[in-house]
Amino acid sequence: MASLASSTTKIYCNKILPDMFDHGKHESHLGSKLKNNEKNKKKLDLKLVTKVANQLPVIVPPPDQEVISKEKKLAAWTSVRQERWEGELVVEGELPLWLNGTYLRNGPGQWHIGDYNFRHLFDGYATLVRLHFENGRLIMGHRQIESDAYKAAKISKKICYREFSEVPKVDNFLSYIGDMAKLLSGASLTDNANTGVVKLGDGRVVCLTETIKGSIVIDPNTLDTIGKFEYSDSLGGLIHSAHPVVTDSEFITLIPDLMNPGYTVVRMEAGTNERKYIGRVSCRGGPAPGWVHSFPVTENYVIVPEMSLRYCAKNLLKAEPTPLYKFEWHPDSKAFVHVMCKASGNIVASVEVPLYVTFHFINGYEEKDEDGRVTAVIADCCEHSADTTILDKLRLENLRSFNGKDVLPDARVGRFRIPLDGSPYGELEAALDPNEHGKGMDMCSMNPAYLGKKYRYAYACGAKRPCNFPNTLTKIDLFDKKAKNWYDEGAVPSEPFFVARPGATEEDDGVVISMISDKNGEGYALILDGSTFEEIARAKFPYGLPYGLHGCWVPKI
Ligand SMILES: CC(=O)/C=C/C=C(C)/C=C/C1=C(C)CCCC1(C)C
Ligand SMILES: CC(/C=C/C=O)=C\C=C\C=O
Ligand SMILES: [Fe+2]
Repeated sequence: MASLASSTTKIYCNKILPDMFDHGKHESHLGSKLKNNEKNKKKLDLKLVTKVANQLPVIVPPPDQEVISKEKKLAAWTSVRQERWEGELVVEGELPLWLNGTYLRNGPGQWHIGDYNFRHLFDGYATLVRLHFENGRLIMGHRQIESDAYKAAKISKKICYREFSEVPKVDNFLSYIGDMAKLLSGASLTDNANTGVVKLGDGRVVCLTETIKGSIVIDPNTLDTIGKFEYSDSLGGLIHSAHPVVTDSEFITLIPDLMNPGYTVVRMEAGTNERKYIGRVSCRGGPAPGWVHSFPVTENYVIVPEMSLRYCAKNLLKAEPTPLYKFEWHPDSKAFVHVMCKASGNIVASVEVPLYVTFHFINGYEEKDEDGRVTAVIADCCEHSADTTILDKLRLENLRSFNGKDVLPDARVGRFRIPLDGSPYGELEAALDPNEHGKGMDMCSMNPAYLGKKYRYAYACGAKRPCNFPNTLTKIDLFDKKAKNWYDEGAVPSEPFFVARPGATEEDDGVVISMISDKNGEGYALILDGSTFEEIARAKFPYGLPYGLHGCWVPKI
């Protein structure tokens, strides 16, 4: 409790905003209001002094609530208002008393430098949000990750590293040549760790993106950036899966090989920084490996997806983005799924499957016959109907310009069945009727106790159409093939994250946490019952936060 009190009694909302947080010219009139920090500060100081008996700060009023409600603009696609904030929230409803710990959520939360606006959702500088639950109370904090890319941009007021779609401007041919060299060595790649955050088995908390250098250790209590997570091995690589599979004992990831198309599968034991080689998969098609943002595992196998949406060396070198950014769609190269034995590194299946487009795998498990022999592996993913346009739908201009038209491509829970009997083909079908969740499907979670095992429930964002982005929270029952949906008109919810009740025996006994960007520029934390999927509590933020991607749970010990 002592450390909680000391970290929360300091209220950061009065911090003077750096120049790059000048929202005034390009996003709204909020920026000029925010510059009146001194005025706000006085207003706030008066209201912030009261402390409750146990030294937690009482609710911090929104810095300038009048402005937010006048603005009425969805905060999801707008840069975070200030670098950091922390305070206790008023909880409506009741938080379960067993829910003690911290939910951390990472995502790209700042999409401009001065007047220059970034292009794509994935370009933004990382914003970490923290929801600390303790004895029925809730403390929220957010803070920017101090990556080299973010710090350099702040100082030089320009993009200095290659982001997902943004590239630093080069002014002459010589610097272009230098830039190419820096690209090949990885020096110009971003370390903007804006995709996710994981708790390693040894307790370290690491923020991640697709570049290996963008692995950054943070303090889950203060959200301080501690430093780079240095991999101590000599496996090299410049990029990896943004989503490793992390358990208390290990961290497994895939390293795509762009030179000799394939993937290296590696495992890092908890408590170490050393990735060890498990095995290698050579690609079956195309000029380059398929994009691998995530992958599933089963109890005994690592499943390596090879999408026909492939990395593209030519596009990597381009300064201007292509419709598919650093990737290219090669339907003729076909799509595959490979299955590698975790223990031996041997490939036990490598099958052609129907074309697919996915960012996120949900889970995988093994199917057995009556003698207990594994006959097939099942892998579920959020599948975008083999339609690559989803990538461009995530361009900020598109996200910010919803006009009532239904433009979100259909998506489903894609279920792969990969036979282990040597057959050359695997199946891919919808695990349930996609109409159950409005044919929208992404940003999934499940009970981590069922990782790699047969499971029944998945939580994700679905759609209530018309929409341009997933706008519901959905609980998928994969046994009954039904979904239960939560929806609030005009609101954009972030990934529903399942936290199991300690000691639970039912798979869905727990809560689901999401952060909602509300239509009026506001935002709140939402806690749903994992079983009934009914709201049990919500807590309003002082102001709406940008959309965030993935999170993790750090239990109180
Ligand atoms: C936020 C998210 O989900 C994905 C972020 C992806 C990033 C930052 C990818 C970056 C890349 C480069 C900077 C060059 C190499 C290719 C690629 C991995 C796409
Ligand atoms: C937010 C998203 C897709 C939504 C589409 O329906 C994908 C995020 C990918 C990175 O984590
Ligand atoms: Fe992701």
